[in-house]
Amino acid sequence: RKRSSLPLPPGPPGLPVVGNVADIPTTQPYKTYIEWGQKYGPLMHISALGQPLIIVNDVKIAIDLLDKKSALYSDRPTLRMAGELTGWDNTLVLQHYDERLKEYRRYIHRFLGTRSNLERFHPLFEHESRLMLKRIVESPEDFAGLIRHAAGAIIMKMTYGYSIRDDKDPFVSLVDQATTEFGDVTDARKVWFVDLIPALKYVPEWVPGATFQKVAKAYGQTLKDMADVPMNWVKQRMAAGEAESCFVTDLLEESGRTAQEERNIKWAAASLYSGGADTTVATLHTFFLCMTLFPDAQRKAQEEIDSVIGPDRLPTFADRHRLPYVEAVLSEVLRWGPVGPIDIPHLLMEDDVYNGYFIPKGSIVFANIWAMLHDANTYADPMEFKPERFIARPGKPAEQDPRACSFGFGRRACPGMTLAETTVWLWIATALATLNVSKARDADGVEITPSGRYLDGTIAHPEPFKCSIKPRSPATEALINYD
Ligand code: HEM
Repeated sequence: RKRSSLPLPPGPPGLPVVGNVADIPTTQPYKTYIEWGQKYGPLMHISALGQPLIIVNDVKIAIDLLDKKSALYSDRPTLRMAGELTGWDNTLVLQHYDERLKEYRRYIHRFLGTRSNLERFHPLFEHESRLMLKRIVESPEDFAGLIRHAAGAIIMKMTYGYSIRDDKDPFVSLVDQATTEFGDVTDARKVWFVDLIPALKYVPEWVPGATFQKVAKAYGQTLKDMADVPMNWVKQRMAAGEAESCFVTDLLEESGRTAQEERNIKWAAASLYSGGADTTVATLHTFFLCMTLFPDAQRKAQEEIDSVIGPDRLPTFADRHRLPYVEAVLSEVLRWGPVGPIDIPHLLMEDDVYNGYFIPKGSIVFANIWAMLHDANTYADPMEFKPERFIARPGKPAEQDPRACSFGFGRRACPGMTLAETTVWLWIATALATLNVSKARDADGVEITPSGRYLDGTIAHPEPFKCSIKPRSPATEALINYD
């Protein structure tokens, strides 16, 4: 505070030394931050053991800070346990704002930054999407697992040219294990003392009580394998002249193959699966949830597909511009159930001043994306699922595109946005064309209404729910049911 005479942004008062540690919610923090915002305004400050935390509930402020001043706001906090000790700071998402980060992001942008970059993968997306629908029709109760399989198949093929096995794929098991372990070391309900007292990282593993070192070592090995095993597989295939063109081969072929470049390519590749699989899966879970809860939207989208495309074929990317309601369903899914409800925290690299408030260097900034996408001043009836809000009508402009915040901000904004948008659009369009999603019934024939609640975690999935998924007709079943 000595650094400025200006006040910090307002926020709930904390206790001496520990600050607001006891106030920080461990479940659905975005809702508590909205309650605080009603009292203190859209830009708030709290602290945890002297660490300043800034919470932003308003999209304009988030853009002013994280986007327009992204040269200041693009670092990530250091996570001792998950980042430094376990090694996740090698992946893009926890990488500090440095040359390596820029290199990773350049690689990814070149490979999948634009819709035209992705055209060569359209046949892959169409194949995997149809296969997923066919399998969902065969085992509707397992739809969540089948979505995950499809997302994994696409990312592994694009990144490594690798076709995953239907059952217990070794690469996918490795990534799933690493991701679960990442969830464990970043679980907001757990405290790793090394995160509070950084000097503990020097305590050796054999010291009684230093079990965190053993955990970090074991988890670090899984993570290392997750990056090394598929990378080595591609290199062997390249050496044998059998590799398929993919993210890794493209980059290895054009790089000078220095050890440093290979390392960066390896971790950028590992970042694609860890950043891309669960997020697209969560988005599709939300889609199925919304189709169960809001049948009108499903019916309108199906009417549009029937009139524009008819019953004889599946929608393809060439149809996208002719299906505005389906496009609006995608936007509404992104708005209604945001995958990253409080974004991934950014770290401020220099002192800053905003609207007369002092924001100290080292502040960790949380953009409350959930609040921004459920703000009644921006979205009419924000808790309702209404795709038509995104279709302009005479006298009523479309409401704000959720992409203003749903993929994050500035120099840390999601580098997989175009891929996510493309694959999720196709899944949604083909699912709407071929399936009817509705409420499941219990043993007495009574409809089961999903709670609509979300699980906690950096990536928000709906609570597991039951729904009924059936082909719309024998004709639509035939469209997906061929080998
Ligand atoms: C609908 C799906 C997705 C959503 C809603 C989403 C959203 C986000 C958000 C909110 C962030 C944080 C941005 C920030 O810090 O401000 C992020 C980061 C990231 N996303 Fe996505 N994402 C999705 C899909 C994907 C896909 C398909 C990939 C890759 C293939 C991907 C890779 C990443 C990576 C690597 C980061 C870290 C970027 C960095 O730290 O610089 N995401 N995403």
